[in-house]
Amino acid sequence: MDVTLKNIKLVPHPTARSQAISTKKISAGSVVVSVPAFTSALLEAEKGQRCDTCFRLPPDGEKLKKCTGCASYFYCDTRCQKVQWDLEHKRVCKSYSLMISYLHGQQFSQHERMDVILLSHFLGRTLKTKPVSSADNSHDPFSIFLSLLPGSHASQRTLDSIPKSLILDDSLVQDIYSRFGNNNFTIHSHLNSIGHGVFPLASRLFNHSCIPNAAPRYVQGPAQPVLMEVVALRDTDVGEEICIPYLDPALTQSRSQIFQYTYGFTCQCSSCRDISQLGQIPKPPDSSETMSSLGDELREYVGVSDVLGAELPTPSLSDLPLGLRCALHESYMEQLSEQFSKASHEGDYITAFGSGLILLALYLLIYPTNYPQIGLHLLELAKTHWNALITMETSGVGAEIRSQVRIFLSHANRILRIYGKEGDEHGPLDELVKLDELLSADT
Ligand SMILES: C[S@@+](CC[C@H](N)C(=O)[O-])C[C@H]1O[C@@H](n2cnc3c(N)ncnc32)[C@H](O)[C@@H]1O
Repeated sequence: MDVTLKNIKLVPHPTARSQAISTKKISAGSVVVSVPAFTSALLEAEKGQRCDTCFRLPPDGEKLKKCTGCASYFYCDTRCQKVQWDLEHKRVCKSYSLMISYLHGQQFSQHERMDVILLSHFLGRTLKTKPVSSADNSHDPFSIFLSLLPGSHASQRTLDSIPKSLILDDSLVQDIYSRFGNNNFTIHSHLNSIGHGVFPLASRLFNHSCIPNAAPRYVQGPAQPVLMEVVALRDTDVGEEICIPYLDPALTQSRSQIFQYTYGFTCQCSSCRDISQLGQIPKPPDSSETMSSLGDELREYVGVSDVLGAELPTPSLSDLPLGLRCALHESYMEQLSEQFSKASHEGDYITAFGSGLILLALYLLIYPTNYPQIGLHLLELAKTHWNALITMETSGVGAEIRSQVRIFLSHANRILRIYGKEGDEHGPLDELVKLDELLSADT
């Protein structure tokens, strides 16, 4: 592949065909590569709320313009509409409603419907433009896509759901579909999923790690498809492989099966090795008393006290004591997240402080350094402590809580600035600034 790359190059990999290694020192927060979406589709829940081309929300008080042909695609303005029309929609528009009724009639799951819609966009995009070359040496994104390692083939049910007008060649559709499942990225805004997209160059370059040193973020701009920027999460040395997460590393129990089933590989990262050496992950206890002592012990193991130090701890997974292994059960993170979110919204601050700090300990145990989810959670902790400060009777402990807000905010600020701005306006970086201003005005 002879695409010009600034700071990485592809070299052979023993099991994954190739790997992207850095040719220069890359500092945390640098963009390793930017890749525009070749094709994309909004999640059903976002359809009609965002522009189908650029994925932006309309400005307050403004409405999106509806496609008069199918009445199912929405745009910021005629520029966005023209981009999508020329790229794919003129070939998808007429058959869209029929395809959607068919998908519902045949009881396709939401996930299957998403796949078929994205595939219809892909076919609309490529119907008239056959790949320039099927050799692995082209800049053309369609050729790069077809050079990707194939996964599973399309089922007849999927093939039957695609409008015939979009199929020129059955075997080409199979070739495309077989590279779909393992090269389908979830597009997010402020880390919330809003759509799916295909980014052939990013797929070709980056292997997966559960402790990645880079992560994709998605940038929206007027009249252009979403852009993926792969951002370095930490400083990397020359020769280090740059990896991204294909899945949320918090899927501690299910991820190895998903890698096998969807991507056809066994992850050899140190996190997967440590988890498999720990053996069977037991279920967390039911009783609230034992749950609470589990949380205390986890915080102690990780080193999360009420007042965080200047550096965040980097706990070892391999030394995790037997009694704490159940903290890796996926249901434990789910439970803590629910508890924290409910308590902080309802103003039950004591519960929120407790579960929020345990959740932070769990994040630090599972996620790699500077992972954006850690930054986002630290921001939530700062907001929760701030809300407690202004709504509760905090005489005597006000100064302590204020200093906790500052510390959470400074860690959140460092991590979220490395990840940078993603997606919609008014994101976490704006919230950081706002809270910092409130804090300065209050002291
Ligand atoms: C999106 S491609 C990544 C680019 C791939 N290295 C190539 O040469 O095309 C995804 C495929 O790469 C391989 N792969 C990715 N990460 C891997 C890993 N950590 N270990 C082994 N194979 C991996 C798997 O075959 C997977 O289905």
